[in-house]
Amino acid sequence: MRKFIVGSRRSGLAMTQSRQFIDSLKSHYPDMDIEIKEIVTKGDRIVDVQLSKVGGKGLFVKEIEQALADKEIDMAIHSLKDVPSSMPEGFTIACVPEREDMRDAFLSNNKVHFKDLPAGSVVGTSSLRRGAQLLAMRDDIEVKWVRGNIDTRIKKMESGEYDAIVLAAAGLKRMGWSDNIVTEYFDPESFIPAIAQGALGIECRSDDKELIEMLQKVHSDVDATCTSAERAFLKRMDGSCQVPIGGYAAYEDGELYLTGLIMPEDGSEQYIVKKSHQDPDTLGNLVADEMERIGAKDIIDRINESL
Ligand SMILES: NCc1[nH]cc(CCC(=O)O)c1CC(=O)O
Repeated sequence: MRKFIVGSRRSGLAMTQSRQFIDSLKSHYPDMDIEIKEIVTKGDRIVDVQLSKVGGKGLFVKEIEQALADKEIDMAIHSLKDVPSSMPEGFTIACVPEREDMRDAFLSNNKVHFKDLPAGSVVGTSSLRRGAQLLAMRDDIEVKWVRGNIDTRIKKMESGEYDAIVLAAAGLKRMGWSDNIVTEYFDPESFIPAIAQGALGIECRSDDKELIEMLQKVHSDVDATCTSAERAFLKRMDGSCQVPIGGYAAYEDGELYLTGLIMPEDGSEQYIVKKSHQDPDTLGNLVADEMERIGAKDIIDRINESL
């Protein structure tokens, strides 16, 4: 049998995700010959500036696609929220495994809840979406940018540089850190997560039929459908990490719903649209249509023009 190489970023989270995914794949294919190769991406090298400023879609994925094309690796395990909404020719997200917790987690020194933070408290985040939603709830706090891997961010909070930080629950849970360090989880219906937060996307070459077939064993239809609705919305809004945009799809009583979010960076306005449709692509477009109708798309166009 052929040997498979998994490309992974070097961060603790990326390596953990890759190992956990390989374990789940091996539970179906015990004899599978598979190993990890580390790839250093541009997003990993730039650690000293606000990421949304250097930005560009897919800061983390370009080098990985080069390695796939060169057949240095056969698949890459991505956090699906870091994967641009359109795939370049020749590559495909062949599988979306079962999604981890999609919520945002609030961590604070002394476990003070968000609503109880004293005025002037400093909350760290690297996401415009999180920053805008925090400011919409509390205009008396300060949002400050924080970068680095999740353990670095937690240390910066503990050292007192920040009173609190917001991180994806999924990353914490995958690292096995959640229970003791999280103060509270934000409800995804009111604090809208990033598009595809908590989901992985397994990328491979579109012509690698053997691997694509094997990956079906660890694919979740439900989570693939939900994240495609979210990504269809993102694609239409042509949002990147430079724009405060969120989206969260889930089944309620057997019906597929998508809640979309668009905000200006300062949190002064909040556009939330929730719709239902059985087809994820149509659903993403319905939410996008409504966002255009109510003028929310103008916020994105304005931000994109200023970049
Ligand atoms: N943007 C960085 C990133 N990409 C994926 C995760 C966490 C795992 C996930 O959301 O799937 C994180 C860290 C964070 O946002 O706290």
